[in-house]
Amino acid sequence: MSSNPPYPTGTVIQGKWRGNRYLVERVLGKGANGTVYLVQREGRRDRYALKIGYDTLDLQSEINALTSLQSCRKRNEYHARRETPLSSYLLEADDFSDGSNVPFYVMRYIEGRPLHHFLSKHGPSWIGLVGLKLLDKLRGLHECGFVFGDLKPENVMVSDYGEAELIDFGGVSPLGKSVKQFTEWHDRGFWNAGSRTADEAYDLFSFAVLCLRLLDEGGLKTAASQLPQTRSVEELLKLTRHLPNRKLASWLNLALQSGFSDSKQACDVWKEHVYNSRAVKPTGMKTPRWLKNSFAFSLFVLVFTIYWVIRF
Ligand SMILES: Nc1ncnc2c1ncn2[C@@H]1O[C@H](COP(=O)(O)OP(=O)(O)OP(=O)(O)O)[C@@H](O)[C@H]1O
Repeated sequence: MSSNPPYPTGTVIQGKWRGNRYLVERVLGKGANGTVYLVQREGRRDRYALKIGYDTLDLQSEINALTSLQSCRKRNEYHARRETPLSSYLLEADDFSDGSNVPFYVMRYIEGRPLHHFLSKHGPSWIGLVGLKLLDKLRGLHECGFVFGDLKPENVMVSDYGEAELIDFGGVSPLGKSVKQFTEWHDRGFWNAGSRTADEAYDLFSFAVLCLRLLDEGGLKTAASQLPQTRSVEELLKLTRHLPNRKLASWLNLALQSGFSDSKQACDVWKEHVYNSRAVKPTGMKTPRWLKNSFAFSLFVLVFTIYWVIRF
C-alpha cells in the first residue's frame, strides 16, 4: 500500500489523456487498493467519487470489470428500454499526470453509510428491505456473467431510504474463474464449505455470512477463531439456529449450503419469505387531541349555524 499522504482539499486532478479536471473536496475513504476522493468536475455542479490506485494493475483490472459490467447493463437496458443509474456508474478512467502517471477512475458518488453503520442506526428489522435490494444488485451482476467476490458490509452503501449500492469492484470476477479478492470471514474457502470458483452460490454464501455478521457478530467471531481444519459450515448453521426470525434462518441455511439454483431464485425466496413476512407494525395511530378538539369545534359551529338558519 502506498504511504503517500492523501491529496489535500483544493488539489486539481487532471487526466493526462482526456484532459478533464477534478477538484478534490475531501477524502471519502482509504483501502488496500487506493484512496477515494469526493470531487467536483470543473464546469459541472455534480459531485463524483474518484479513486486513485496504488497499483496500476489492480486498478486496471477494477476498471476493466466496471467497463464490461457497464456495457452489459447498457445492452440490457437498451432491450428493456429503460435506464438505471448503475449503467452510468463509471464516468471515465485516466492517468493523473503529476509526474508519476498515477491511474484513477471516476464513478458515481454514492451518498449513504456502510451497511453495518446503517443497521446499527436504524435497527436489524431493516435487513429484510436492504437484503432484498442487495440481492437484486447481485442478481444483476450475475446476469452479466460476473460475481462480486468480496461481499462484506463495508462494500455496501445504504441510503436513508434503504437503497443498497455495491462499491469496490476490485473482487469482481468472471463466472467460472477464480475469485480475485475476498475477505476471510465471508469466503466460502475459509469455512471449508466449497471452492473459490466464481459462481452465483459464492456470492450468496458471502451474503449469508454478511447477515450473520450483522445479526450475531460475537457468535461469528467465536466460530471463525477455530483451527482452520476444524472450521466448517456446520459452525455457521449452528449460529442460524439461534436467530429469532425462523424464515430468515431457513433462507441462510440454504444459501450456506449452496441450496439455491441461482440468485434469481434466492432473490424470489427472500422477497416472499423474508421481506414480505416482516412483522407489520400496527398502522392505527392515536388521533391527536388537537384534531379531536378541532372536530368538536367544527361540529358545534355547524349545529349553531343550522339552528340560526332555522330559527330566523
Ligand atoms: N462510489 C463511492 N461513493 C462514495 N464513497 C465511496 C465510493 N467508493 C468508495 N467509497 C468510500 O471509499 C472507501 C474505500 O474505497 P474502496 O473500498 O473502493 O477501496 P479499496 O482500496 O478497494 O478498499 P479495500 O481495502 O476494502 O479493498 C470505501 O470504504 C467508501 O467509504
